[in-house]
Amino acid sequence: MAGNWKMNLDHLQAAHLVQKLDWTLRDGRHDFGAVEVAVLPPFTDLRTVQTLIDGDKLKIRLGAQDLSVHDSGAYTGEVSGTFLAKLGCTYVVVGHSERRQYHQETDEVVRLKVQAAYKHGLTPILCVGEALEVRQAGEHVPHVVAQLDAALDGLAAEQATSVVVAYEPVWAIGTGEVATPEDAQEVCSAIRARLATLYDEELAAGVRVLYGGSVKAGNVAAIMNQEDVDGALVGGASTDPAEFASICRYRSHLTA
Ligand SMILES: O=C(CO)COP(=O)(O)O
Repeated sequence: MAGNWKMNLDHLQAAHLVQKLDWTLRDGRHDFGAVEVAVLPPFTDLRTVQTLIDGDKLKIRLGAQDLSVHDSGAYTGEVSGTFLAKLGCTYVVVGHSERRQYHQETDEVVRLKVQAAYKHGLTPILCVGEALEVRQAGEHVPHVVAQLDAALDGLAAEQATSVVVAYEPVWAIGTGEVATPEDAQEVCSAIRARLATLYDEELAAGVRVLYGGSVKAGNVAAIMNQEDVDGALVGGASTDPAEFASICRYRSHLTA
């Protein structure tokens, strides 16, 4: 269960949220042994959140929302995967539709970012998903599969085995328009099938496939009940610690 804060919460608000989230998760009534919780704050919050996670031994993992394709050098405004790894990041989001849309990130840039993530020991959370027109044209599955193929092109199985793929239909992001559980299952199962073709069945079965797009405590159960949905990439609702804890808690019920 990963919370993508997007461009919300400064480092002081981040400290507050993470402490409250940890406190809410450790209510003593739920077993979180089988659920991994990650937060993906803005770059400027990473150090603060890392300090809290390390200092207070929080069970929350840390990730960033983007990284540079370059290692270092004259790239003003860019952030290297080396720096993120040093800050204790486990994950980095790659190819979010907001980066593709507002920063003209092409499939090739996304591929290079996946490579850069692995180079620096980070696990990419690779986002794929179709715009509304593509879905209306019935082309969503081939569109997502093509994004997956492009992003993983040339990636060895040893690396692909740990990739996290997040299916986020663009029309469901921040709109309140959540995909139906069947919509999510259709595309998440197509992602897994494609991974089996690109690599093998065992690798595909082990890859974590997330759904993202207007996930809330009230709709997470129906989505998570789908066979090929392993978790959620949560935007807006992850900036509310009680709501995000409820979303994470859903998974804990399954194992309790
Ligand atoms: O883009 C998302 C997560 O990366 C989803 O955002 P919302 O949950 O706000 O729709």
